[in-house]
Amino acid sequence: MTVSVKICGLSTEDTLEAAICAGTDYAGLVFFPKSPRNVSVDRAAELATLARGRIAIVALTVDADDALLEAIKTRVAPDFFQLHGRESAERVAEIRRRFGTRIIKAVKVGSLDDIEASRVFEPTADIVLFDAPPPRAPDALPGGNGISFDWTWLAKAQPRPDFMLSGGLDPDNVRLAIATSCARSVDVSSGVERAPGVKDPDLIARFVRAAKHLEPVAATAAEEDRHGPHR
Ligand SMILES: O=C(O)c1ccccc1NCC(=O)[C@H](O)[C@H](O)COP(=O)(O)O
Repeated sequence: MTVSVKICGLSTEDTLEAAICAGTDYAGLVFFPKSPRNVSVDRAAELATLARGRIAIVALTVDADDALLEAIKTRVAPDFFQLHGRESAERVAEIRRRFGTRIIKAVKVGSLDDIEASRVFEPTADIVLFDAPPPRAPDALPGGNGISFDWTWLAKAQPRPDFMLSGGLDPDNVRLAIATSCARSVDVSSGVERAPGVKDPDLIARFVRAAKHLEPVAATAAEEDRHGPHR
């Protein structure tokens, strides 16, 4: 089984290209002004031009109103909206109906009960993404905090199997996270950054290889003569 990978909070051409070349399946663009990963609609439209048809484009919003969703839909034309706020099941259904865009609904998991409660999103969300709750600090971001939750809860609760696992993943722990939770899709943000909001192409490549169980490619001497060193 191949695991799908989403890299969230991409904001430059270079790191988007690195994610695509590494074999990433979903590129997350964050529309949340307080985030170091925030992109404007204009910037996102530029990045989407590079990404379209090569990687699924995910527009992440937090309790967005219809005006923002409309602007993103028109200018960016994402493949998915990721709803990362307190959107109800009714609001998820309304957004899906009104905009005709597939939905990733983020659910914050502080206990096994939160996974049980997330079943309310299964009829309308195309993917339910399980993330850790943010820290209690007043200025904490709703996501991208590098915090994980107990992955065994997912194996116990057995949500719909196409869920996406998120929260505190990195190249070193993602294999264990997949093995423990039975996730078929994983999402990462700060675990592939060298500073808040600054994605690292090497960490992106390492994360994708680890999640998809791909080994680093060792070029033969003859190949290196012909094409130059691979790394
Ligand atoms: O990443 C952000 O800055 C962000 C801001 C506001 C809402 C959500 C945000 N990120 C959500 C994501 O999908 C992250 O990838 C997810 O929370 C995991 O982050 P991390 O633990 O840093 O890998």
